[in-house]
Amino acid sequence: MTGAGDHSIVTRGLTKRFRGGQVAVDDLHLSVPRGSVFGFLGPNGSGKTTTIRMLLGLVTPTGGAWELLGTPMPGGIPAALPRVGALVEGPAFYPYLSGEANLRRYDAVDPAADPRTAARRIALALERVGLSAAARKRYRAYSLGMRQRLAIAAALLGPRELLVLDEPTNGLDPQGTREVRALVKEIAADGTTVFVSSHLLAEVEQMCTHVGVMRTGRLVAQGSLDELRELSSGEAAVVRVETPDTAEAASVLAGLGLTGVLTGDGEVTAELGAEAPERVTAALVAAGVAVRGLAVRRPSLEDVFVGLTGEGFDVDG
Ligand SMILES: Nc1ncnc2c1ncn2[C@@H]1O[C@H](COP(=O)(O)OP(=O)(O)OP(=O)(O)O)[C@@H](O)[C@H]1O
Repeated sequence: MTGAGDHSIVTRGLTKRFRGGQVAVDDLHLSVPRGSVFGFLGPNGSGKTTTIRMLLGLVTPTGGAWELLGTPMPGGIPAALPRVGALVEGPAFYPYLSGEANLRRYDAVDPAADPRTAARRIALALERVGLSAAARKRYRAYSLGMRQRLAIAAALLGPRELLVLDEPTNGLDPQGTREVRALVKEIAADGTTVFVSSHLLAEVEQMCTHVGVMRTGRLVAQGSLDELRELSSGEAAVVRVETPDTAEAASVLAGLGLTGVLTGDGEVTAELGAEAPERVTAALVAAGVAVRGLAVRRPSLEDVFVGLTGEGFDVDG
């Protein structure tokens, strides 16, 4: 496989056909760059969890090959998995135990974890997710966001090069969602690659550098957010000028070489092309156009997704 050294996850033709014939994951070629926050995006049932379970060796693929941290799997599982933290099905925590005591129990049942270093690793993991001050509080007194941060702490009980999170904001309130999003960014800023699945476009757009889009078991697109936005060539950035001087504004925009100039009620829109918004503003002002507002709308990931699949997507929680 090419470039595995620069990639934390590489799959080639990874496939899972369940007994009974259903193909949950079909010929997946994923490349997750080291250091990226990779959003694995797709509606419920599109094969994200099955993919994650295969990557971690929890489900056996029926076809294809994969590498984690440059190590061919499944043979490399003992070498690679200790460097991978994962949150797939949230760990079951005891409500009457503190966050810290829960992590102690969790760590104690991990045969790969060294009990002699447990206290230090637990303290570090709690610190990493911002729960040091609440370490002795009972789990049941935790907010939803704190509970999920504790689950992420459980995935960080050792030094990790890759963190795999399956729908980490599912079921969280807006505050909890913000907490988890901020935490993912912090973990990535410390150099850990994060592979995070989600069915929410807006979320991926806010937290990820790269994205792979799944649809019914197939990967329909992957790349950096910018690369994916560029895929939507028919969805170029649009500038919208609010002004009472619509005719004058339209002629200024046309004079700058912008295409698709449309005049509406108190507004003019045009495709921005390669023009800089500040030059458009300057030209309008120089021509004496009364500019009440100027906005540039760039294609969202949803525009790209709709262009790729012809389908809409959940945009918010
Ligand atoms: N053990 C199984 N046996 C048979 N079919 C399965 C099994 N596990 C998953 N599937 C099917 O495979 C498809 C993909 O499921 P998967 O859970 O991977 O999707 P997903 O994108 O993670 O969705 P969700 O977000 O709902 O978990 C679904 O149609 C699901 O019903």
